Amino acid sequence: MSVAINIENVIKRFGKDTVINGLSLDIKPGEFFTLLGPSGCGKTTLLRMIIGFNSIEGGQIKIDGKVINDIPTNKRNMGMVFQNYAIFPHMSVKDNIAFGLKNRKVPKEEIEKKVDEILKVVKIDHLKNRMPQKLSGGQQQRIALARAIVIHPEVLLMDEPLSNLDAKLRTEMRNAIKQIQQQVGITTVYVTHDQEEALAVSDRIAVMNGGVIQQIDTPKNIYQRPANTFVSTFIGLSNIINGVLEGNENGKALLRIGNYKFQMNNIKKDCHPNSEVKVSVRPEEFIINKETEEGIPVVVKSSVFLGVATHYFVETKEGQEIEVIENSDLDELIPNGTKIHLKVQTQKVNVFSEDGSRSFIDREVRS
Ligand SMILES: Nc1ncnc2c1ncn2[C@@H]1O[C@H](COP(=O)(O)OP(=O)(O)OP(=O)(O)O)[C@@H](O)[C@H]1O
Repeated sequence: MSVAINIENVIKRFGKDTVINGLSLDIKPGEFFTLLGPSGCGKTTLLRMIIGFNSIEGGQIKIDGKVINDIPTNKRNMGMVFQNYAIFPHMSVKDNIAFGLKNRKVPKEEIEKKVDEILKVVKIDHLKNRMPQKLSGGQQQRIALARAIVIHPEVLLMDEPLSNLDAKLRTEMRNAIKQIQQQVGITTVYVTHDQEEALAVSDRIAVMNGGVIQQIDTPKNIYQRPANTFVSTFIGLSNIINGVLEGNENGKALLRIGNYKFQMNNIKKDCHPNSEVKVSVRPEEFIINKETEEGIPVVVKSSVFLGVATHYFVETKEGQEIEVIENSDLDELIPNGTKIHLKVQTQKVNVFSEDGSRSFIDREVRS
């Protein structure tokens, strides 16, 4: 049975510094939940509070409704995988994995059986008797993962487990981790600063900044409907452009960027006409208009052809640089210095308050 984790108003202080000040989130049983944010935002600190390496200065952490604040780490029934693997170099693969079971005084035959089972799950059964130093980073991380899950923990915690691997192995291992987690069904909390990794593995993601949660949502919603300009620029690339909301009747709003006006039908009703707004447009959400003057007038400054798509770096009259990605076609590249107009895919763009702190998109309305 998988467990739920409830984090209620937790506070973490290091001396006089308050790093987390009243953070709450609920993780569902069996969920693959990721804490994502820039370096220093408090992800590891929160993870260490869950496992008990860090004390908790306020609030509560509950596992299936039971407060665990004062339960020591070794009684929490959690497994953890670290960035540096933390496997024992002097023990064989098999002995590394058996370590936790021996400590728990599991009978020898049962240990054999469990180790063999888990070696198959993480697909390193052929390496059973090898010493870890001779193995690749990916294989060592599979040992660490096997060691964490062989004890059947209620919760699996992973702190940047793929950071030490090269790019190709990272992609391979993140797919393996996702598959294994689904197979085993353990409630998992995963820490990363890599947004692509978070999108690839998670059921839900909490985006953090400065110890504060910015948004908790599915990868698709985080990417397509960010809660504020921090999330929209941290996850993927977004161009943030000044605009004005000219009118708003029941969510059907007229937006204006310079002289370019367009209609949206999913704007929150309480967003008042004549508000200054920030319009967030991802590079692939522009439509390049070479034929008419409709759109934001820009000049092409440079371009990069990357096979599947071409990236254009353009500049507005006000001097703002905008990145535009267009699927490559057979036409010639647009030469530098060309004046073009950019229209936007209105159903995909996001609109935020002028300070960027909240979204004006009404997610109840499907555009
Ligand atoms: N033991 C400690 N003593 C004092 N300050 C600490 C301690 N551990 C973490 N901090 C501070 O808490 C803040 C959050 O650190 P934390 O390691 O949780 O960030 P992070 O989001 O995991 O970053 P990274 O991705 O770089 O590991 C930082 O300002 C850090 O300096």
